Amino acid sequence: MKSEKLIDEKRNMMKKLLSVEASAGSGKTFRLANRYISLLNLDNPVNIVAITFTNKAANEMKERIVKFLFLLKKNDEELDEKERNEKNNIINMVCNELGINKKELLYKIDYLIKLFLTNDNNIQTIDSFINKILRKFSFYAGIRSNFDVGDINIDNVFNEFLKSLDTYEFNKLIEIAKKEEKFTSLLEFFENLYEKDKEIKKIMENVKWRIKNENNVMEEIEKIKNSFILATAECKQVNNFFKKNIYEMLKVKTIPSFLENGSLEKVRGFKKCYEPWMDREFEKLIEYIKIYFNFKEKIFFKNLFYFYEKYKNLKWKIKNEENIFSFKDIEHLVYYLLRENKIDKDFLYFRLDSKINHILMDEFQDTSITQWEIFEPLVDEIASGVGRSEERSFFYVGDVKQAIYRFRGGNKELFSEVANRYKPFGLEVEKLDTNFRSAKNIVNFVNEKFGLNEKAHSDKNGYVEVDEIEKENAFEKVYEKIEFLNKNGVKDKDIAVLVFTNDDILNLAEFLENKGKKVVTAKKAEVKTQPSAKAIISLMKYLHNKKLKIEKLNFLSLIGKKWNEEEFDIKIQRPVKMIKEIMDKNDLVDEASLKLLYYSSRYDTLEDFVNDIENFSEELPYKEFDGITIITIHKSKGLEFDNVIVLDRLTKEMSDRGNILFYYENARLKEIKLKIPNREIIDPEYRIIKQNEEKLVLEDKKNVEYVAFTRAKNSLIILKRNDKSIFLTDLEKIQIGEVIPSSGNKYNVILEKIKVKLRNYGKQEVKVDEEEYKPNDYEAIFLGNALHYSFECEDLEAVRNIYGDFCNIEEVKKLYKKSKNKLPNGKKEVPFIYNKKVGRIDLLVEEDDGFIIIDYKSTKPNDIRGYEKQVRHYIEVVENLTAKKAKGYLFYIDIQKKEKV
Ligand SMILES: Nc1ncnc2c1ncn2[C@@H]1O[C@H](COP(=O)(O)OP(=O)(O)OP(=O)(O)O)[C@@H](O)[C@H]1O
Repeated sequence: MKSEKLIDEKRNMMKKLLSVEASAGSGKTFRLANRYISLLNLDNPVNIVAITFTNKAANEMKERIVKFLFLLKKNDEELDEKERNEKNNIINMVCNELGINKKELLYKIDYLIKLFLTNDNNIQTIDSFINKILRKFSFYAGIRSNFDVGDINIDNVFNEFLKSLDTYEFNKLIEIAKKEEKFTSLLEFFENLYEKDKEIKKIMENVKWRIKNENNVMEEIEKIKNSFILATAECKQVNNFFKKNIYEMLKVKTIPSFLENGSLEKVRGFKKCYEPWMDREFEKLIEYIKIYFNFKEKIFFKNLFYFYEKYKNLKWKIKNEENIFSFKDIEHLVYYLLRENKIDKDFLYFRLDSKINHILMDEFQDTSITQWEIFEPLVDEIASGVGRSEERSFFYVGDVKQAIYRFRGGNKELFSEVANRYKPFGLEVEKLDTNFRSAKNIVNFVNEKFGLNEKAHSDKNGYVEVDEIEKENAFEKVYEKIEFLNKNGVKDKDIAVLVFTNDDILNLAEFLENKGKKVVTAKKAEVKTQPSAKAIISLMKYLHNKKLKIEKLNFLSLIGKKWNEEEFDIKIQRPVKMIKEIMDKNDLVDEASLKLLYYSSRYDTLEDFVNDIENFSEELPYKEFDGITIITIHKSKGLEFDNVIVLDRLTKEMSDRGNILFYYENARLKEIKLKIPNREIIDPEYRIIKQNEEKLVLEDKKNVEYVAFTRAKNSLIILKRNDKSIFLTDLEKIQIGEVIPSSGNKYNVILEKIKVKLRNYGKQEVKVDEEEYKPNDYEAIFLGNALHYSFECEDLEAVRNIYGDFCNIEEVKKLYKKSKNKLPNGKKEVPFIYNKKVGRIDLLVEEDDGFIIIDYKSTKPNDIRGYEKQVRHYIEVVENLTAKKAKGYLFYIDIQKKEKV
């Protein structure tokens, strides 16, 4: 598995421990992809673990790496200016890192492409990485390896839990639940604790549980209050104050005013009845209230943890019985496996079938402490260089200004904590200061609003607008802005509306659809939810477990057929083979089913496939749907769009229902405190913790805004509510610059569209006017795709790796070799957008007096009218877009014949 050593170790300048902290759009992910290419020069892809936050990001990372590799492979003449610029930047970064020159790098590029495409890679989400570890070591964690990933029904667990309590316990629980004003949901509370289970355990170990009798403290308080009531009979207002209960007392100014002045003499209402002894007694009273709250807190925690432990154990029991574990559970299990030395690290590598030589982590600011602690021993080992002689490295990138997942355990403090931890081992933090994403006006706007000083790389000015809306006309306004962009030459496909909640997505989507607009949302784009894929999954589930009649019905209703034993008699074998058969027999071939088919090839058994299918969250690229993207800001992190409309929050914000404050210091949980109204007035320690929490809540909100505003490349339009806006940024109405029209009408080679590996099956031979040309024999599609890909990458091993499972590669090889000599040199796979449709020309040759278009077809059918229509369409497109003459040909690969259209 070890790759050939390609780099002279003495010249290799690669920093073994490196982090990049930089603002949005400054090229962190770009840098990570470059670093990956540097590492490909040193190691096999299976030993390079690249961690992303979402599946979408993992897929994009793979695509980016492939895109970069092909950029390096292409001649400069084949690239436009932007691509040439990117190519040079990649070369510089990689060469600097490895201490090699451009020639040396480019000389190896075919090898690197092959290396990447012919080996499994470990580019994945943090959840799937951790899940993979648990699957291999489930025995050591005491669970079965075929566990499902998912959530069990929490309400049922809670009912079971309540049933398990005896009368005393039950009453105690009710008492606690009633006592706490904000204690709205025990269940929520337990779940919240579970997130931080092991950290809380540590804190609880240090709590001294001996609790004095709370009644004694209350008695002391009453005594002092009574002495004041007697002594202040003359001062009505003050006298009333001492008749209140302690919670009421804290609602008025008396205590704060005393604390500020140091004496009751200056406190309002005391003038007439003040006596010097009062100050000391009042101080005592405050101290007792504080002690009372502390008691209350301890009792609360003590009881609660008793119940929580009970709840947790019961939940684990049910989870084990049902064999279902959530990602959080998986994290906990892996944490204990790795941190409590239940498995040896060498054993870990052995079982994982790969050595983790290099770790790259994207969006590090959103990593949780548990997640980091799973990686920590691995990184420690890399840092200390113990145990292995090979080159090993750790690299992470992030931006603390974009930390928006605190509610899920994300801890931005980790960024600098980790940097500090490895500084003694030579870790360096690199900063980037140029924004490569956004047009100048957008960069300037963001700089001003967030106090930054980023440089804009773009030479375009772009457009920024802030407008005010009312909640009632919000959608109307969004529509108005879309029309405005349209009028300025922007296509719907190039517009994204960023919203705060999933409800806003649903409502806005419905509104725009009623206006006749097409929209793309996550739900719509998910492969799993496309009818073909949904039908196949249902049938697979049914075949796995024939008791699931509902799945059979789902399948039948989706394909609109009656049950026919023969058709559904699918032999249980490798999932990929089964799916192929289902597709075949039921005519279920489209982009979604092909992606599912490819995805299934990673599973050896039906059981594994069915158990894991919930994790298959791949989406069809939004770009492939014609319409306006509507996405939540949280989901838009890491993405970029040409034109962005940010819509203020329309649904009400959830009030903070948690009744515990968690206080972190240097990324470690230091304290937990029970929220009691106004406790901060008398308890300075509590005050610090509360203020800290408030500060973090504001920061979270500000970060969400920062993420939203920095997604835009060309235009940014912010719609702010004039009543209850959620924006903290100071936003006055403005309109700066000009809208940049969509670039679809330009003759433009978009390398981004190179589709390999995971995305390849989306590529139909024909995109334009799909209805007419769509082949429905997937073998032919794969053969066609494999041939296309052969021409594109000219690496038959890579083709075998990708298509080997799906079509006869020997046939592909033969045809490819025969055809290659008969075709002229030109630009391959040229995508274009014309009349709102995406198309792709197989081969485009530029000559002095015009263009030659060649479209390959695997075989020549009897009726070629459809093919001819397609080529004539290409001729029209090219002539219109370039204002030059074009000639079109069909090339039939099987008979090696080129025919003029
Ligand atoms: N050095 C570079 N040369 C050319 N283009 C670049 C360079 N760095 C970044 N880009 C381009 O700028 C855009 C933003 O880059 P990238 O997505 O890597 O930024 P980021 O820092 O990861 O952003 P975010 O924090 O928002 O995720 C991308 O389109 C990328 O291709």
